[in-house]
Amino acid sequence: MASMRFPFSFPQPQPPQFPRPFTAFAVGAAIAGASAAVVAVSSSSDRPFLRNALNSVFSSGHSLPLWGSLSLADSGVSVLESKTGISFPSVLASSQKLCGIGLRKKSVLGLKNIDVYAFGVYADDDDIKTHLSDKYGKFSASELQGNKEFIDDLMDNDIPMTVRLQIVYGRLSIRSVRSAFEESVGSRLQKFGGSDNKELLQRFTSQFRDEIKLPRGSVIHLSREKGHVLNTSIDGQEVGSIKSKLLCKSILDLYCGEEAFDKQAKEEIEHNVASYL
Ligand SMILES: CCCCCCCCCCCC(=O)O
Repeated sequence: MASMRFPFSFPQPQPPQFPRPFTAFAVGAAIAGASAAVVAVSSSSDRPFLRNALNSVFSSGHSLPLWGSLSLADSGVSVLESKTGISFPSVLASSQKLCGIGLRKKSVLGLKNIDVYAFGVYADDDDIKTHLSDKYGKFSASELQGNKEFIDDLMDNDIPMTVRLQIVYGRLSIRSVRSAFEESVGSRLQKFGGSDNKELLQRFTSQFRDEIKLPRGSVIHLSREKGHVLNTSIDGQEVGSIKSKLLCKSILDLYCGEEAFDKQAKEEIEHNVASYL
């Protein structure tokens, strides 16, 4: 099974030194043995990413393996988004693996930037191989970094993927969620499909019905299933399912595309997906 790799170098005088790239989740798993572990990953603007995670591991006094990568199969490991404290399972029940995490900020009234939700993007390494190996298998992850065609193929192909959003902002109204989706998904539908997509956008946003509450901690899954079907669930309850290649691509573009909400998360996703090939 392929391993999860993060494209970061580590601070110099930290003993012990690890070869780059290292497997964030394997660190957690190695410490925890069979039990659950949490790996902190910073996604603040200066982003030392795994530095925090590894620092806390080093200071815990555990001795760590020096091999470069491990399988995620021995899971039970979560990754902590350190700015918000939100944790993401490294593997979903669907067996999709975490490829990257990020933070969605939004300015309110053009003034204050608030942290609205943290997100994680998941995909299955076998699906990635099946769809992208022929074309990209001969390239290394760093060669594929920033390759627009590669990301376009990831977004266009019938590859099951999940975006997990976990709400940070405690006063979110369902109306503001609908209107944020109208703006962000609406602009992508227009970008990829032209102007005649109002009905599709309305079908999608109307899944977020008035009676739904989204307190801090609520989890929304936007999952592209086989056949370009977008399933939406909130706290484990399915709220809708729409078959549309254009809609699936538009959702993924928010997190992996050219104008992704969180550029660092996009790079992380790109690198980890490429390392599955
Ligand atoms: C007060 C800010 C309200 C913002 C609500 C955003 C909630 C989810 C929207 C998801 C899509 C997006 O991030 O644009």
